Amino acid sequence: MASSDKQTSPKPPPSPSPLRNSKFCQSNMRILISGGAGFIGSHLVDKLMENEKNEVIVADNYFTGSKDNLKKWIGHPRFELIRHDVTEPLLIEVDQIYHLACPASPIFYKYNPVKTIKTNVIGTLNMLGLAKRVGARILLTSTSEVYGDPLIHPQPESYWGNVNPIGVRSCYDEGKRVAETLMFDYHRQHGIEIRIARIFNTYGPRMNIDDGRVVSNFIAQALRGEALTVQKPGTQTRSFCYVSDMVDGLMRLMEGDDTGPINIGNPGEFTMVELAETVKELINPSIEIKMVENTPDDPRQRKPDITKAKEVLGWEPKVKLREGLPLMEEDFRLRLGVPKN
Ligand SMILES: NC(=O)c1ccc[n+]([C@@H]2O[C@H](COP(=O)([O-])OP(=O)(O)OC[C@H]3O[C@@H](n4cnc5c(N)ncnc54)[C@H](O)[C@@H]3O)[C@@H](O)[C@H]2O)c1
Ligand SMILES: O=c1ccn([C@@H]2O[C@H](COP(=O)(O)OP(=O)(O)O[C@H]3OC[C@@H](O)[C@H](O)[C@H]3O)[C@@H](O)[C@H]2O)c(=O)[nH]1
Repeated sequence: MASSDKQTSPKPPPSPSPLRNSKFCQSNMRILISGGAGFIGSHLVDKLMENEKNEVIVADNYFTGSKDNLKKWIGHPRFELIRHDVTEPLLIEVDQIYHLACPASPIFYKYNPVKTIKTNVIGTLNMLGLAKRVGARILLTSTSEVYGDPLIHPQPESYWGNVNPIGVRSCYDEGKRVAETLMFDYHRQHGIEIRIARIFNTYGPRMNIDDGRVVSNFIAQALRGEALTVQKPGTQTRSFCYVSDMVDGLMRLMEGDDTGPINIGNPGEFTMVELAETVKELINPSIEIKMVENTPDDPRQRKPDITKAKEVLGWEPKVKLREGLPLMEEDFRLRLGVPKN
């Protein structure tokens, strides 16, 4: 049962902590973003800070994120940055929590799998505990990886997935599945207001240059004059969402009435060979494409069914892959010091 329609809350939400009202100046909403120093989180900070009624607090341990992503906000009176690991409790007073903290690139989440699963399980428990204490609404950034190597295509939210529970990716995909379970248990048992986004592959400026994910790898390789590394067989597909569309979807979900889970992603589907050819054509036509070994349990196909996001959030992505790649190229050129000829 995936839809909120059937998930009625047996308890009213807890009453807000009185300390929540001690806001800065005219602000009326204090928002925590765990993992806000990362790629998606820092774009979300930019968007939320545009509203003068928001105070934003970021809690991040900088494992894959960086203060650099937030440098324009450091020192701003409506902004606070805390070095904090979500596997430890956090005692602050907030109205909303966007819970993003978790490494997202397979290379990084597999680097210390025990820490990844602790981040997903203990980290989400701590964020839910905070939401419960102060009566905050909480949004979890879950993932298309909860569908595993999907046997249904495209993937609707009602699909329960095909996940290897003992594989090398399970610290992340099973971790996120438990995080979703915890969200719904806190909702049913304690009346917490929850929102769950199932994010599909997202790309854009500010991704770590050596992040290891496919779009950042290909753009960095094309700019450095290195061959594009397509992992075999190259026919596996992904659907890539530009980061501004993603942030818009997350904020609509937070502000709306539906608990989710809701898929947020761009249904444009590409094989990895097609992606490499597009990057080659747009950025460096003289570059080679080479086939390299893949990693275990790599999903063979992935494409979101976004019917629910359209109906419930009035959301659909606007930026096509061919429009988003040049925007990311510009950012990577600046950071790598490779000017356009
Ligand atoms: N980008 C995508 O394609 C994608 C797809 C599906 C889901 N998501 C989810 O969206 C969220 C953000 O992804 P992203 O692409 O911005 O990744 P990212 O790695 O750039 O950002 C994650 C942030 O979380 C922080 N973090 C990690 N572990 C932490 C911990 N224990 N305590 C505190 N902070 C911690 C990192 O330092 C980083 O700033 C993640 O939850 C990820 O699972 C992303
Ligand atoms: O250099 C590369 C890197 C990756 N790939 C391929 O590109 C595809 C996508 O790989 P990525 O590492 O970018 O990301 P994945 O789709 O495997 O996982 C992502 O899924 C959704 C999110 O939760 C996470 O951001 C991430 O786990 C895979 O098929 C992979 O084999 C390449 O062909 N070449």
